[in-house]
Amino acid sequence: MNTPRAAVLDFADVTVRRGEATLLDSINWRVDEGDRWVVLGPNGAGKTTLLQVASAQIHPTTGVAGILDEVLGAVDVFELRPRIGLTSVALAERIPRAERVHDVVVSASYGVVGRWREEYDALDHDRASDLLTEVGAVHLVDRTFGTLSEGERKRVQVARALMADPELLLLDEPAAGLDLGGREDLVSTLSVLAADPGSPATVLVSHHVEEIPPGFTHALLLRKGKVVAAGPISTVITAHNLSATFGMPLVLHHEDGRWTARRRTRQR
Ligand SMILES: Nc1ncnc2c1ncn2[C@@H]1O[C@H](COP(=O)(O)OP(=O)(O)OP(=O)(O)O)[C@@H](O)[C@H]1O
Repeated sequence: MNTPRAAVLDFADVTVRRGEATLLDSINWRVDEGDRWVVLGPNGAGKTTLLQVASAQIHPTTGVAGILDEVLGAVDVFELRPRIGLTSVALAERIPRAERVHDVVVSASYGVVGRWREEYDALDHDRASDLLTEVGAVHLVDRTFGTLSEGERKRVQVARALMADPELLLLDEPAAGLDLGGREDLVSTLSVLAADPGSPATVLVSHHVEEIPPGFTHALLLRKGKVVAAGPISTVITAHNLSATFGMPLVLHHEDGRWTARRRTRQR
């Protein structure tokens, strides 16, 4: 008999309200060990809010958010957060521009942004170098973060998010602001990570089906704080579901593990 896989995220009726606004509306969602999820939706759909709950940055207004076998509200978030690797624009803005790339990565083992006087051992330094190699950024090791291009920064952030050996990896729009080559490089890196059985359960937030790395297993589509569809990627990423999510008729193509989408042109 197969042992059931542990739930990494287990959301039951998770709702987030701010004043009159409902940012997330009764989200039921389960992420298991080994899953690689993409969360897609238009601007304002609630994707970042969903990741803020999943990364224990905010609590649901109502409902229950289970994270790594703990329940948000009944656990010390300062013990929970180091078990989660996160990349987001908000986090990137906190990285000192004068910080050496190696230090940006190695300092994640203490959960700090900006190296101060912490002591790191050889294993930490080796791990930081290995991760920078894995994301194709080892040549940048002695550069300062502020001198990197947007694409190089994204790679360094992925290495940093993996440094503390997280049980859950959350990537909020890692391809935003990248040019075509940068996006393609990042998609390849994430695809290699996805294929590695040693990689943690992963949730990638994006606006574009073109950014889904081959090997991702599940998708959740969000619109106006509600789930349009969620489950195995091949059943969820359909023209019908995407059209409902983005509120326009879309044509979808799937080739060599990659998706592309465009608006359906009117038939005369
Ligand atoms: N404190 C707040 N009070 C009221 N509304 C808020 C608050 N914070 C966020 N919102 C709204 O909640 C909605 C969801 O925001 P969120 O950032 O989660 O969306 P998103 O899907 O990540 O959007 P984007 O793709 O544009 O980054 C947006 O309409 C936003 O304006």
